[in-house]
Amino acid sequence: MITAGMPRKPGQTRDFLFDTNAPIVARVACMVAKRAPKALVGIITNPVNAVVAVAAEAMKKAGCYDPKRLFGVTTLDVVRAEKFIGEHMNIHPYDVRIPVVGGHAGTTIVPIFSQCQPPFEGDEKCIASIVKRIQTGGDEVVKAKAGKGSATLSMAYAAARFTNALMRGLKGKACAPECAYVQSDATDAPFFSTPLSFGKDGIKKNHGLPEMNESEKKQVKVAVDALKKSAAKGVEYMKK
Ligand SMILES: NC(=O)C1=CN([C@@H]2O[C@H](COP(=O)(O)OP(=O)(O)OC[C@H]3O[C@@H](n4cnc5c(N)ncnc54)[C@H](O)[C@@H]3O)[C@@H](O)[C@H]2O)C=CC1
Ligand SMILES: O=C([O-])CC(=O)C(=O)O
Repeated sequence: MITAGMPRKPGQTRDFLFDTNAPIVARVACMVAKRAPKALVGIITNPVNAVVAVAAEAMKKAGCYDPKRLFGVTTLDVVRAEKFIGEHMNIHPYDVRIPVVGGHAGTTIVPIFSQCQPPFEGDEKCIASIVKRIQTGGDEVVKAKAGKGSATLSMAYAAARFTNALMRGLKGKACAPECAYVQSDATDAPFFSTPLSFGKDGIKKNHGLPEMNESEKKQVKVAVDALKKSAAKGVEYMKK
């Protein structure tokens, strides 16, 4: 799990961190390629949407890139979705399952409410306000910490949850699918988060895009356009 790099400050976007964090992720990815080329690599460092492409390019250069083993960690978006939906429906977050697809910044974060289990109870207006809260959950924490960093405890929980899912896969044990930002042909974006199952070699099955309603399809389109640009930025950086 790569967490090295700067967190953002109030008013900064995650993308603002690219110039500082892209070289850090590239360097760590090169070290992984040298010392543990078969590792399953999760990237927590922001901006996830772009630095996953940086890591992929660094590993390609080192001759050990395996798209089944590289993950941008987007679990915190799922954790937030479960928490806010749980609060709204007055049930425990553990009892909520919802796929959150796309990427890990603003409108690239697309919670698929139509596939929520148990089925979401609330109108369009209510869905829109919870979607907004999920998409801006990181900003909310950054603002509250007032210059002292971003989400840490909730991220630790999300990282542990995602790592446990990977490790169950390594042991050949079953686990509910988890979403992560991986190389994908689910959309036109080179990297995209969808539900995944894990096995001994990393991704065992990419479940692809869930069924979506028209509003969710529109949100995915917006995300895809932005994610194409983020991935291109990462690839471009590694050409320099
Ligand atoms: N994917 C996600 O959902 C989330 C991502 N993040 C991101 O995780 C990253 C880390 O955040 P925090 O742990 O809160 O920051 P932090 O400032 O507490 O810790 C960052 C660590 O990176 C290390 N570091 C800095 N430059 C380095 C370098 N060149 N080589 C190796 N290590 C280096 C520092 O020594 C420090 O230990 C940030 O980019 C943040 O935006 C944070 C929360 C959620
Ligand atoms: O918002 C940030 O800078 C940290 C992060 O990715 C999150 O909390 O989702």
